Amino acid sequence: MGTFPGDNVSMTNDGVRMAAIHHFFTAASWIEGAATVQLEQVARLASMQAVAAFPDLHPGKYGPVGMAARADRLYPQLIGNDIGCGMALFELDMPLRKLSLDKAIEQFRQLETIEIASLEERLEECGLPADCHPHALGSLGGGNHFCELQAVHGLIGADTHATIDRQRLYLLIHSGSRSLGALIVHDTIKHAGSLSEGLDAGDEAGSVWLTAHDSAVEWAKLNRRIIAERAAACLRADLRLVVDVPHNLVRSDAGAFVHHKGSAAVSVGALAPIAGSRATLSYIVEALPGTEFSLGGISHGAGRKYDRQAMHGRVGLNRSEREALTGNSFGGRVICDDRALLIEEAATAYKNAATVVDDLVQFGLVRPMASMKPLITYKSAGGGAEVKRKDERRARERRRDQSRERRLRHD
Ligand SMILES: Nc1nc2c(ncn2[C@@H]2O[C@H](COP(=O)(O)O)[C@@H](O)[C@H]2O)c(=O)[nH]1
Ligand SMILES: [Mn+2]
Repeated sequence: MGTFPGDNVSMTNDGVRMAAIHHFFTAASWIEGAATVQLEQVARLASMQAVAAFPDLHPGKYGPVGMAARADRLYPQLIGNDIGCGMALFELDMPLRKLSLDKAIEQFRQLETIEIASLEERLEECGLPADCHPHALGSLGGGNHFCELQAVHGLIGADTHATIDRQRLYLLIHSGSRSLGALIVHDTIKHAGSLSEGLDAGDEAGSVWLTAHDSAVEWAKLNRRIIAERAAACLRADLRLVVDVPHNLVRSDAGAFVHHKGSAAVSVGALAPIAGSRATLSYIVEALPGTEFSLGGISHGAGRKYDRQAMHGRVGLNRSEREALTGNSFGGRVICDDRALLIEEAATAYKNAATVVDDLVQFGLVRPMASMKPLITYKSAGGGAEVKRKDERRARERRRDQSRERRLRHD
């Protein structure tokens, strides 16, 4: 995975070692200047070997989103809090012709109240401890996480019908490791102090983060599965996993680490969803051999055009505009009780996934297989009071345990 031909490291005029940045987008993709600046900062990090930037590139909190970066050292801040965030696509055994949109919307509203049986067993089946954050499993989280009921808009590849059935309904789930990922980052910063030089995977802080990271990636995958099971239960349907692709994680690569920050981690021949928005189609693509030169990364979405703050004052200014935000361009609907979230996550906040896919095709990274349209998008304000209360209780317990340990050491 992920080798570039040629020289990948150079010296800048000011004598700083800088990894080569490989762009996998054309002038058709609009890229914000701040994202390019952040990309250069990543390329200058110690031991950075190569950076790949994709057409959905946009500025993020600790670095750009829509890139992959290969280094000898680990940079937890590049992955961020939502370790293991990804997109999972499921096929329902329910035909599109049987869908009553109004009835399904009412059923979908119950999503996060559906009981989940044997959480401890589910965790153990995934190789995780039974007490690994069970209380947050099956929760979507806020921001741009969503659970979307989709229909096939078009089959693009001549052989797609073998994988995607245009008569069926699909679920696209975008979620991650919830407060588990945030706790891992919190603990890492507490123990390691500064992350600016990265962590050595052979040192304690590096290996502890990596082990916790691997668990969070597994946990996030199980979380997406359980969200999908809850949605399928709402619709009284069964489901089949088509593909689950994480986009916030580190992958080992011949002694180095590829950091995927908002770039789908694929292997040649694998399928991957590329999410659009509620105004543009989402796509299912197949990763091509070109991904061997993109650090095994491709885009996972359209990418933001406007940040959350900038959306206030841009949309939802009057009642009819606010009502429009609960619908989509395809006659579908949005379930979201948080007015601010509807504004921040309006479709116009995003670029067009079709342009993203076109660019990836031009660079030989993907082959489009199908386009998908949104029917119902379920969004939540983030966590739910129950998960928050349990997190706070756990944090209090951890603090109490830590101070008890400190007292024992002093005695
Ligand atoms: N199909 C939909 N896609 C959506 C929606 N809202 C956002 N998005 C896409 O998801 C990615 C997620 O990006 P991330 O950086 O937070 O992982 C984003 O780029 C959009 O393209 C939606 O309601 N439906
Ligand atoms: Mn994500």
